[in-house]
Amino acid sequence: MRAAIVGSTGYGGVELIRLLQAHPYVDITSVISSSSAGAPIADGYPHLSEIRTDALDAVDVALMKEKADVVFLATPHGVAAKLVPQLLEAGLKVIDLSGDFRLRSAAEYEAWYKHAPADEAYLAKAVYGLCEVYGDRVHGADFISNPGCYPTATLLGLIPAVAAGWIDPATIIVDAKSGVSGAGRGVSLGVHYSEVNENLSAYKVNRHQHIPEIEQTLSDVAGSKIVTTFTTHLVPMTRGIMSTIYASVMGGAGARSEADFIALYRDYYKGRRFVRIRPQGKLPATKEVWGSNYCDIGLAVDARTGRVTIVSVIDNLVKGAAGQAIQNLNLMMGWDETTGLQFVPAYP
Ligand SMILES: NC(=O)C1=CN([C@@H]2O[C@H](COP(=O)(O)OP(=O)(O)OC[C@H]3O[C@@H](n4cnc5c(N)ncnc54)[C@H](OP(=O)(O)O)[C@@H]3O)[C@@H](O)[C@H]2O)C=CC1
Ligand SMILES: CC(=O)N[C@@H](CCC(=O)OP(=O)(O)O)C(=O)O
Repeated sequence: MRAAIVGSTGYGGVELIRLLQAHPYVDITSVISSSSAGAPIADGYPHLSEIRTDALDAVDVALMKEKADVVFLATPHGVAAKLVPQLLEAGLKVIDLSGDFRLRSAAEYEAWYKHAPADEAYLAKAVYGLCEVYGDRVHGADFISNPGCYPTATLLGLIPAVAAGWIDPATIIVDAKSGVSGAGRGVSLGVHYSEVNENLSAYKVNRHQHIPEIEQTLSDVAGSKIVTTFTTHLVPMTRGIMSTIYASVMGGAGARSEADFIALYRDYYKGRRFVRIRPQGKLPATKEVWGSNYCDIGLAVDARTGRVTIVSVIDNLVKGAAGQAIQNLNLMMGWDETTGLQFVPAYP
């Protein structure tokens, strides 16, 4: 299958290149840039020297139609909203890594993202590609909206307990942390080395664009409206997301033990190769999934407070972006979902 990558000069795009290079059924036939067409991609990314010798193509739908079967969009919010209708009309399959098609409501998108929303007819065509939960819908689809990085870690950590009714949804609090590559390659004061190094800061409190995405999916799973407190923090590391989640156990801690929760999660994710549930007494760390498509989850129940603590970790650029996008392609095409993604996390 031939793949084109729009936004190939960004962190999400260049991670797609790294992973797709090793995919047995995919050839990258076009790497695309809106600002540097004609330049060799290795100019901006010397680690690709002698691996990708091709020059960047311009953003041109007719050219994509000629050169590719599937287009990955790793572009800033607002770009896919305009491009996707043209790509779908051209008969291309599309996987969008941005937030443009994740929310079903155009008004909610506008309120949280501060961009003009996509046409509602196309919003309705998007399949939300949280693979372990909606894999059946992805199978055979032509257009996938890849979940956000924080929502991937947070939703995979919460959904089994919410679906089973084991936690009180009104008490959910999510304390999330990300490495700096989550902000993309663009330079700004907030990601400047001396602002981030030896520092830990909360940001976008009560206004993060991933709040409605998390609430939309949790509400679908619960069958009733759920709102959450979700706070993001910037951590001085390159890759990795940790969502630490707190919620009250229905009926109190005596109602469900830690072993019960672990068994529930293992059962929910049975047969899913990219979610690993830690044994009792063990919690995952971001380094344990670094560079891989795994989401690792650990659970602890506090008998004193009656609350469960859920720790969920991913690599933001892999399971949080390019890896899950490829997992979605595998599911769309009916290939084994692990195709091209079977690598071990880089450690240490
Ligand atoms: N970084 C992460 O961990 C994650 C990112 N995402 C999402 O993936 C998308 C890409 O993020 P990321 O790679 O980090 O961002 P970057 O800023 O690193 O890269 C975005 C790229 O988009 C290209 N671009 C900018 N404007 C346009 C345009 N008008 N048309 C076409 N291409 C354009 C730019 O390249 P050029 O100028 O060469 O065209 C740029 O390199 C975003 O929507 C982000 O929210 C999702 C999950 C995780
Ligand atoms: C560290 C950092 O700034 N992270 C970004 C993650 C956004 C992202 O990756 O984009 P999506 O909305 O497409 O998931 C943020 O918090 O906005």
